[in-house]
Amino acid sequence: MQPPSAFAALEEPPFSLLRDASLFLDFDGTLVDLAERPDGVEVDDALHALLPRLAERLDGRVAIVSGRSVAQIDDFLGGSLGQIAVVGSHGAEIRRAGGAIVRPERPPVLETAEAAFTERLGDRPGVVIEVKSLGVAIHYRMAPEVEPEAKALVEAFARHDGLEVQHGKMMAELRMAGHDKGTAIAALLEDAPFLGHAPIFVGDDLTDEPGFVLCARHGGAGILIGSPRDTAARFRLEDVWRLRRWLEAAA
Ligand SMILES: O=P(O)(O)OC[C@H]1O[C@H](O[C@H]2O[C@H](CO)[C@@H](O)[C@H](O)[C@H]2O)[C@H](O)[C@@H](O)[C@@H]1O
Repeated sequence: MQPPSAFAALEEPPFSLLRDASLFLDFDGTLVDLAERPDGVEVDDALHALLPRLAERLDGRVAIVSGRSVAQIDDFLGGSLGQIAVVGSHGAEIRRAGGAIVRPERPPVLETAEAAFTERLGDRPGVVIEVKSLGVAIHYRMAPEVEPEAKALVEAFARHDGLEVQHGKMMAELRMAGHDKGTAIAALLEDAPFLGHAPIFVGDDLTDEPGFVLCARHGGAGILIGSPRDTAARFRLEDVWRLRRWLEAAA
């Protein structure tokens, strides 16, 4: 008889996991439900209230760790971030509490890529080209038939030095190489307030896997949001709303 799933069954995280921990939270698909378009995400009042409460409960040891740019995270969460650190662009940008954004120069080839992506797919119904501080993404959630073409286009540009492909949920992104969510969490763990506190990272997407690996190596754990899959996370919650209830109970 076939097993119900080829993947290991991951348990729900115990509330005790957050005790004395450093908490790293992905954004899309983790704190907020996915939307059809990148700009369609809705942030509710309960989330605006939850983040500062978590930061207070954990003595500032909370960070948002996103594939979006820090500027995009500010647009969505601005008022409720306070002193919460933000990692953006899949680990390439870091803003520590009260600090400025630290990030590499934007490679000029991203302009060329944006122009090429727009010329080839910009008029295609349902396709969204998202331009970010350190990347350009082609979204095909509303035009799934475009997936092979989008991936091939991004892969062609990723042959340039210093760039790589980031596969995501119904998108392919050309982004800077040399960083990931694991390297960014490791950088934050070198300093107060995170130093010496086991890292817990919550995420849903492929870009979150290096963060799960890093947390396990540092005595912490990853929490996968979504259906079972091959993952380095140790725990799992089914969806954004189960996570939100779990965080509310823990805060
Ligand atoms: O690391 P994250 O904070 O989870 O960001 C990953 C990507 O999220 C966004 O794309 C995803 O969410 C969109 C809005 O719900 C959805 O339309 C899209 O299909 C998803 O892939 C964001 O637009 C990307 O820039 C992030 O890299």
